Amino acid sequence: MLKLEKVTKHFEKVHAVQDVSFQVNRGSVYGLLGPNGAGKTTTIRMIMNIIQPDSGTIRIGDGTSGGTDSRMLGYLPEERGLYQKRKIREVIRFFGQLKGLSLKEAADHCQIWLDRFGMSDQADRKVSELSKGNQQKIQFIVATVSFPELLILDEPFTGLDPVNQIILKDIIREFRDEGKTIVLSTHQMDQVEQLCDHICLINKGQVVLEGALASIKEKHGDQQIEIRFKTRPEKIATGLFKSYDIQNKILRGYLPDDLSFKEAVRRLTDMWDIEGIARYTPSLEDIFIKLVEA
Ligand SMILES: Nc1ncnc2c1ncn2[C@@H]1O[C@H](COP(=O)(O)OP(=O)(O)OP(=O)(O)O)[C@@H](O)[C@H]1O
Repeated sequence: MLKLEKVTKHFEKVHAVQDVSFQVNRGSVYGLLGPNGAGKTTTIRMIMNIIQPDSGTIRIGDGTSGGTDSRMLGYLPEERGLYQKRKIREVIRFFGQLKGLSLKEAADHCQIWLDRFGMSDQADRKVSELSKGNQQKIQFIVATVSFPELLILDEPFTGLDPVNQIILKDIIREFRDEGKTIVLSTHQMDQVEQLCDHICLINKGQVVLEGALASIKEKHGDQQIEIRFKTRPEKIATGLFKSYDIQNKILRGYLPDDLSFKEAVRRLTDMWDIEGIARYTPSLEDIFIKLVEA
């Protein structure tokens, strides 16, 4: 559904995006991740054809982003902007028509979305009268008013309470199940773990990790170990771990690359009274921090 090949963008001396390539399959939720200033928004703006790459290609569906039917694309930008003085219903319909919907289609879609978020009774209120979270919901509705095939969401959970975060997650999953494609950019790793099947981690403008989330976690779990001690040891032998963190009686650490899990278990059980040893599956946040700090 979306394919970037060696996409590069400079702003004067800043190498915002360098040789970024990835592919997003139809009917999936793809996480575009990275620390502040990594190049995510620049990448998204190029996908949306708001700015042009210096080099490389971006292909959406069967064409390139420049020639894509605007109904097909939905974008929730990082910086929000709605007409504060206008009524909610008017704003949604207006953006629907901008996307090429007829007035009737825009009105129908507006109603469907307001119902979905339980906001029909607020349709005639001005945007400025809404709370931050409710404005965020309207912004999401504006992005999805045309029921786009490719939906790009930049930090969509900001400002939403836990109940509305669940509603939004359900909507994202529904979109995916209908065969639509979602690119999700967020710093909330728990949301990524719950929603995304593939991810791309960008750091300093370059892709540092890309692929299926499950296999990434498996691969990065290889040298990780979790040990539950019966009694917390006074001292931990150096050389057994590359790094570790111990809290109460539980140690989580990285084994050196040349020490197998089996050999580590043998040495550890010789040394200490141990209740249990397991491979530790890292969270996406662990992997993110490890790669970004490297
Ligand atoms: N219009 C611009 N002019 C100059 N530099 C820019 C411009 N837009 C982005 N940059 C620079 O490009 C780099 C990437 O910025 P970008 O906004 O893409 O990062 P990001 O990953 O979206 O960050 P964040 O998570 O903080 O939103 C940064 O160094 C930023 O300062």
